[in-house]
Amino acid sequence: TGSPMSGRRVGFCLSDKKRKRMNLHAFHRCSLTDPSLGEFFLSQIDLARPLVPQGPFDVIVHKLSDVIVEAEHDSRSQQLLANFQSYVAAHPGTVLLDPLPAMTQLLDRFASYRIMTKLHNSLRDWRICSPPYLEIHSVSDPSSIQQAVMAQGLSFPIICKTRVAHGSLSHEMSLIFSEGSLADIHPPCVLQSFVNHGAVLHKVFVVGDQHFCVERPSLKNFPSGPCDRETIFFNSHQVSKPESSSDLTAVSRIVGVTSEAVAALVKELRVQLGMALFGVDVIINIQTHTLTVIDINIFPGYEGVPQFFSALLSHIESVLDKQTFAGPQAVGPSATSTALSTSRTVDTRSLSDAARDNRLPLRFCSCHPGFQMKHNSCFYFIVEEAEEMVTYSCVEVMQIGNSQNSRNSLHTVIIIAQNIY
Ligand SMILES: Nc1ncnc2c1ncn2[C@@H]1O[C@H](COP(=O)(O)OP(=O)(O)OP(=O)(O)O)[C@@H](O)[C@H]1O
Ligand SMILES: O=P(O)(O)O[C@H]1[C@H](O)[C@@H](O)[C@H](OP(=O)(O)O)[C@@H](OP(=O)(O)O)[C@H]1O
Repeated sequence: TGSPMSGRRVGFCLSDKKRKRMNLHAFHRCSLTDPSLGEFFLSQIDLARPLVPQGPFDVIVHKLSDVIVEAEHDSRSQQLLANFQSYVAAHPGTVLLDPLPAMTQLLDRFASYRIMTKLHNSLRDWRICSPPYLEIHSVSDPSSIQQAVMAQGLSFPIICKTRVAHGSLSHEMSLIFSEGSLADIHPPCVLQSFVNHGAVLHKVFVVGDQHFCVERPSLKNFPSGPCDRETIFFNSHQVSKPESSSDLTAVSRIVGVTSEAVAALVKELRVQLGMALFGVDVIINIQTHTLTVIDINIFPGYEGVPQFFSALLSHIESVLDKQTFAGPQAVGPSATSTALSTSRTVDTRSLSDAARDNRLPLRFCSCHPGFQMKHNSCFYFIVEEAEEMVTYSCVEVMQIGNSQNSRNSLHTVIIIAQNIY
């Protein structure tokens, strides 16, 4: 009998660059050698090929930032994204790490900075905040930008970042030291008060309910207030990668972060974002010692976190355990309960075959793609084989998938079980 803990099918849908950086081979080795974890089958998903034959998947781990950003203007990327979305909608039992809408919002700094600003209220007790900022939607006359900067309470120096938060151009930034230099910006962009923080960046890498903190170089302190210095143009990867060394990154004083505050921040963001794989960039204001959030990243590199692979695998395992117990959550709008006429007619033969072949692990229950599970139902499936017969305990069988499907798929039996305990 197959154990529900075994054989997780994990698909990775990543850009070539991300795949190489992640080193999926090492990941695979980790999945094989960590005895505390169940069995994982890892595969790479090729977005350019039909997805159904590449599946099924219990989980898809993805970073589709390139495709999502390119889909704004490129029809091939639109098609790839649409294919992926329809696969996901048709397979509600497949867990997506992370949900597309949740991660898409972080590709837009206008959206992510609004989220960061909300933290100020929700985490008031921890004195966590993000710097004042201003959205610049389009080219406007310098005096109206200057007025908006004043009205929003921004202080010089000001850091200017592109609106789009992904791709090589998104790391091109500038430091602006006076009102006159606001002419150097290229909308759409955000302007944000620069906060002196002793040139230390605290990267908080989140994997489900675990998080890891890593220190990185960062921009050095600058005198507060406007001055006649020329705008400094820089690439964020020159200043905040582990190996970064630049005139802009001299460490002056290291100020630590309290682990309780970081834990509270991570907990709050997990709820706000509805994501499991993300990074938060934090600096400590050297004057006020306030923990200040400056960036939230989708599925970051986890550089300096050797535990990343095992943390990811145990997160996947815990997500799937919860799902097996509670049943898949949301399904697409096309999935209507009318598709499930209440029926107690059971194709016992196909079910019995499936159970005997171990294609239906005991106590496994899943949902046929495209059907809707009853909200808040518990799903539980107990099969007892007596000779050729199969009996059910405490389950109301709504529909058994047709025999063609039941050949290869665990997702063919639909059982709505309620009040089973
Ligand atoms: N408000 C700020 N005050 C002080 N320094 C800042 C501020 N915002 C950004 N920085 C500095 O600029 C760097 C880049 O900023 P940010 O993290 O927003 O860029 P990014 O390109 O989105 O980064 P990532 O590579 O993590 O995606 C930070 O690591 C930090 O050194
Ligand atoms: O782990 P940190 O230091 O946060 O670095 C990440 C950057 O912050 C991201 O900007 C990278 O993604 P982009 O490809 O969007 O630049 C991201 O690239 P990746 O998706 O290839 O890992 C990382 O380099």
